[in-house]
Amino acid sequence: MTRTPVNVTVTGAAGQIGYALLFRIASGQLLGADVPVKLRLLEITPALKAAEGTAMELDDCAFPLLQGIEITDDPNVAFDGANVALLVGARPRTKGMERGDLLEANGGIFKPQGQAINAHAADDIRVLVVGNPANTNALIAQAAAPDVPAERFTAMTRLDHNRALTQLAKKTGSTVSDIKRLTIWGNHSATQYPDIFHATVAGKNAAEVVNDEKWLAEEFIPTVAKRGAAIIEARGASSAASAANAAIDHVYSWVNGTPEGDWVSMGIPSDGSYGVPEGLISSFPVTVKDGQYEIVQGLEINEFSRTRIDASVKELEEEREAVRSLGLI
Ligand SMILES: NC(=O)c1ccc[n+]([C@@H]2O[C@H](COP(=O)([O-])OP(=O)(O)OC[C@H]3O[C@@H](n4cnc5c(N)ncnc54)[C@H](O)[C@@H]3O)[C@@H](O)[C@H]2O)c1
Ligand SMILES: O=C(O)C[C@H](O)C(=O)O
Repeated sequence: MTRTPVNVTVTGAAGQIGYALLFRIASGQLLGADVPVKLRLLEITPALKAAEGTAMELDDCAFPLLQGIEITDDPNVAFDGANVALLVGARPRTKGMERGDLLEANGGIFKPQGQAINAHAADDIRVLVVGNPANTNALIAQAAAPDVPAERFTAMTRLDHNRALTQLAKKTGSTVSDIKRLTIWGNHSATQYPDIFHATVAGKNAAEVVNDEKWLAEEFIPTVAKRGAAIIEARGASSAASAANAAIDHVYSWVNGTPEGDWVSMGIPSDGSYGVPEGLISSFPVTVKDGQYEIVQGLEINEFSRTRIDASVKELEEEREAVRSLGLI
């Protein structure tokens, strides 16, 4: 193996998502089966010992692609030379909370991490924010990293995308691989809008196959949008393995591209497309080629979709105002 290893930084490495994520990164599922990686694990000081335990287990897997593990509580060390940064470390919500309730608690984590990325990361750094509220935390990190191109800061809505795929497959008696071009718009929150109007099921328009607007409005959308809360209710803890899986999917697509004829959902800085104010980190349908993502253009947005996209974007604007008034951006 002669390739230079890719430096992957994971924050919150000792947490539940971290535990589900690190082994998959080290086995080659994040970047590719032939890409060696070096892991940097960032944790708060009291959790360093637990992170060391995870690192011992990673060693014990003897992953051929894993070329080193460094554990630290210093963001300046963690992001030094980082090519990929997965910002997972943050407090999860518990029963009865909305993700936005975490803004103040978690917002403070992402400003110093953005500053450390700005000062130390590699020129090709790509950042995925998983910690909630993911879109606005990504905005905070991005604002603190003015020397990094803004489009390198993204937020995870791939879990919502995957959730929507399965719900639609169940409803239509198809498999997830039959479904293409599904979109999550807006915020990774209860206002998000999973859109099937441009999706296809085995080549046929999904909305026509479903032909049931009541199901769409009263079952599909709320099930996908409130799935995080349903997992918390059932498991007593927020989603972990499925969140880690979505983080793997997000970065893999970003680095390796999307298949011809399909797209994925990513929370990315808006360029004003589809009436989403420029700069907000909002979920869009994107295709990826040669490591660059592009928003899918020219989709017709009907009234049903417009109202829902606007509601989610309004919430993102309110979150941006809230972090502005907290001095975080
Ligand atoms: N975007 C999504 O789809 C999605 C899905 C699931 C969970 N989440 C979010 O991901 C976050 C992590 O969830 P989890 O279940 O792994 O939580 P967890 O509590 O199990 O782990 C979080 C870890 O982050 C660490 N941490 C806290 N502050 C830190 C800092 N400043 N630097 C580095 N590490 C720090 C903690 O010590 C802990 O080990 C939560 O905010 C959760 O809501 C997002
Ligand atoms: O819902 C949560 O708080 C966790 C996560 O964002 C999820 O969607 O499962």
